[in-house]
Amino acid sequence: YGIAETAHECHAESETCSSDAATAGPNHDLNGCRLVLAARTPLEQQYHDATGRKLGVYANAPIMRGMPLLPSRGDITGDLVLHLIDVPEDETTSKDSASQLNKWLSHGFLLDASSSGYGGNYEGNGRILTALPGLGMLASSFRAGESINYSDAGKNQNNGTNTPSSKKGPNTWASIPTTDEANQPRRYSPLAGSFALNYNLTFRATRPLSRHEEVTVDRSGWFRSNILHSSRVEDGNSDTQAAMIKQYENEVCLDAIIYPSRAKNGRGAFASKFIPEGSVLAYSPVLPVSREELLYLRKKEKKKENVNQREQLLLNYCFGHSNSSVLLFPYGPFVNFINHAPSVTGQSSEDETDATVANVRVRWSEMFRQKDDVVDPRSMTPPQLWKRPNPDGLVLEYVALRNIQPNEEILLDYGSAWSNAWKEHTKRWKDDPSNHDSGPESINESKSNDYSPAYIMDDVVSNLRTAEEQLQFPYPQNVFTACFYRYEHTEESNNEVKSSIKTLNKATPWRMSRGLFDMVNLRPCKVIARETATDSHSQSGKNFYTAVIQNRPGLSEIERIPKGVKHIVSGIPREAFRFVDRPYSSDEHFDGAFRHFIGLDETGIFPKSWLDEND
Ligand SMILES: C[S@@+](CC[C@H](N)C(=O)[O-])C[C@H]1O[C@@H](n2cnc3c(N)ncnc32)[C@H](O)[C@@H]1O
Repeated sequence: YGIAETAHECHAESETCSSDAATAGPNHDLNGCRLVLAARTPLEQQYHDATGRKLGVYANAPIMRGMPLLPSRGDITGDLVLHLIDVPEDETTSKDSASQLNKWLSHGFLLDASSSGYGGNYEGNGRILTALPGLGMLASSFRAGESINYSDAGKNQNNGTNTPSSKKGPNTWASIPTTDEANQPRRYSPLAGSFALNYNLTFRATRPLSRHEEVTVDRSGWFRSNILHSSRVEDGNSDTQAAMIKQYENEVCLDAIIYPSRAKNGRGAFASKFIPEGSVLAYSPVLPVSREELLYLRKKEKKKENVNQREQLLLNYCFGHSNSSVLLFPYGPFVNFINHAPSVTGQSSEDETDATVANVRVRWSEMFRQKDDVVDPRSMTPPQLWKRPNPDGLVLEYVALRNIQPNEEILLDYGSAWSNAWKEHTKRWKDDPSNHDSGPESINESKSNDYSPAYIMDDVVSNLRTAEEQLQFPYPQNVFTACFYRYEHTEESNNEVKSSIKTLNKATPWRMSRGLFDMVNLRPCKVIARETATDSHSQSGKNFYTAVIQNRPGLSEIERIPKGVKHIVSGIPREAFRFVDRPYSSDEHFDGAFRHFIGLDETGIFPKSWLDEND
């Protein structure tokens, strides 16, 4: 069936193992492994999903409904979420010469924040694209339009007859991510704005998964934005997938080796068990992108002259080389949590007494080399690389430089260019008086005490203020209130347009419905009145709000409240409100935030053909 039952004495539960026992590496030990990453077999590739994935994620053991797919320890149970700000639409007509970010989007590696449901749509005023490294990018979603019954595919390989699909949808679900500053607030830490604020994207099984079943994620938002196909794409029949054909090969364990947790430098990755020297502790496919593409201007800045370009936060998660425009974004589970430490003690960038030393390095993985890549992308020139129709196919592996003990932090040397840039950044940061408690408030508005991130406001403000109260007691200028609400344009709302005065007296009652607390339903929402319930039972004493609901960018025509209509909703509970950071106000937009890629200069693995010509 393609699954090698590798004999191995070093199991997930055991705390210490001898290095001889694990020559194959913990990733090849499929005992106690919940998920595997594997290459689809050529037969399976014919039917793989519309996003064009060549690798897939499969259950290696039965997974119960509601269970997280990746095991974790402690309070961080899921991967991080990165938003790309104000990404220009593609102006090219040919798919091959499309920009890499637009290619990532058209292959389902990125989601459009306005329809994805993972937040981010208020980060900027332009097009926001979201990357969900880990399962969100690795796993397949729905299958291609003419979805196929796999038992038939096994018998009759290419006759084009399709059986109806089960229409069950994806078998996993992820709640909205957690947001916080990882204890690095902008007034007190040079790290502020240099790492992802959104994390904990935890995928759980929505139904019992059987062993070998493919893990699929919800990309309905992606399908909604309809990049590749004009008609909705159906899912495959996963019940029959496992039965007949060999679906995949070259599988490696995806979980049980590293886990995310809080670290000195934001969040970090830690060893779940003993990792012997020389073994591979993580595999991560990478997507190439040019440095120029991670430069951007805010929507309003695009028409102005002499504006400095900004750098996307994603840059800090990419591998690169000082003499190349090629960057690589890794999207294996949890690898983006891996922090930097120098290779030699005493070279720590910020603390000379710090004794931590890197314990992993990266190298190319030959395991998932795509047989149909006629030319290895590593021997292409950058212009050739940018023209590849599929952006994926390159995989890196993280190798232990020495024995790593359970719960040790996994640390990678980000290279001298990164260390020097970080040293310069911390020096600049220390020299800036507005970064210290005693510093004058007025120097930098974005650091003033009036700033309070939305996630903190949500924690501390239990009773919302009405618009009138806010005149006297305003919220910090960087936030606004939003609420979960579904609006559908109907005949009745047409009448509202005709007599908007009438609507002032007529409030629509707020109703809870399935899926309402999805981020796509979060709209700006102005509180105009607060009422405390006095009636019977459990609701007594609880506050309910009346609010004017507004449109958010990216809504379809039917979801938009027509111009001139004041849509008032009453009886909204506090749980249905969220404070939201105004566009360009969260830490990642912060002017002084550190930006640098992870350097591969000294590793010897950076392909020569990607270097700038004069090198
Ligand atoms: C690839 S991410 C690593 C994960 C990151 N700590 C997080 O919480 O998402 C790279 C970022 O981590 C932080 N970082 C990693 N190692 C660091 C170090 N030794 N010193 C300072 N910052 C570090 C910086 O913010 C950097 O931009």
